Amino acid sequence: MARLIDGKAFAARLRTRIADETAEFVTDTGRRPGLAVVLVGDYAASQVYVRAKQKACEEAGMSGSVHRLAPDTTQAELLAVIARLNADAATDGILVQLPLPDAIDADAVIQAIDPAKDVDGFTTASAGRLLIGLPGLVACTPLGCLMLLKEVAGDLAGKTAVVIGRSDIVGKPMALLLLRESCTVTVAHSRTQDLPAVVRSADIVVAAVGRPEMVKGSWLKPGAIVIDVGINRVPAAAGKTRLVGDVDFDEAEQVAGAITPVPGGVGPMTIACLLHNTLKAARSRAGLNPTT
Ligand SMILES: Nc1nc2c(c(=O)[nH]1)N[C@@H](CN(C=O)c1ccc(C(=O)N[C@@H](CCC(=O)O)C(=O)O)cc1)CN2
Ligand SMILES: [Mg+2]
Repeated sequence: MARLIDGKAFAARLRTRIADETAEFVTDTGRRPGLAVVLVGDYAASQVYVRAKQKACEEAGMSGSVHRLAPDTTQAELLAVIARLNADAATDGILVQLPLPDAIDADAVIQAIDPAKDVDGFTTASAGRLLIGLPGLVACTPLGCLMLLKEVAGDLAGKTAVVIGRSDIVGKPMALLLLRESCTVTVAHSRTQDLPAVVRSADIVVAAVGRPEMVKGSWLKPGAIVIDVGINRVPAAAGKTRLVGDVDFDEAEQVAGAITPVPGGVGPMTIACLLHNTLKAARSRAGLNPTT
């Protein structure tokens, strides 16, 4: 049976460490790191995630503000909010909760964020720095996946890794992070031929496709480390729903060497890494060494 990678427990330890480092930052600078979260509309899941981010900030000793905007907010109004936050000295990190309403050009909004405050790591400046190996703010979900992988496997150099999914916010940055660790990386996607055979070649599998329980146990190399980024709500008994990942957990745990559960795996790491990035941005803006 696979070892369970407890992302919730790892995230809790990381958040405790960040709280200690935040206290040092406050002593050094006389101010708290500040995160501004911009939320447009009333998408139920986003409300939950944004509340969790604000609570996490407060628990870490940071200041977390939420800017709630109506569903019919215009692009110009949203850009004006971003411009104000870019200019605000007390704001170290800015994030726009996704998804945005269809009428808004999400890319234009994200690119308006000052890269020094881009704690989601989604701007072209942040993505470009990752691409060419410069230090910078890295997208929270792939960063959290990498931290879990290093915790379980230590040095990743020379391992074969398959990332399933090529999104700008998870798949692509994940592949670049694994490449930076000297893994041999394959990015698989909807047009990949014989996906099971590709996955079976991998020591490390990161599934980020958004398709419930798509990756089967028979696709895995025995002993592989499996990181499941999927968060899919599916129908369950008695008219209820339950959360499942992109990996068929019951099958995979019989074959894998280690595996993240859903919930309690990658999800909690996303918020812990947001705090990590906010402190990093604050330290950098205060002229301190960004890493402690
Ligand atoms: N601007 C951003 N928007 C979105 C991001 C992001 O990183 N930046 N990621 C997701 C949502 N998200 C954070 O924003 C997020 C999703 C899930 C979790 C999490 O802890 N999930 C739990 C299960 C929660 C549940 O019961 O529903 C888990 O996996 O254990 C945290 C953050 C999209 N938007
Ligand atoms: Mg794109």
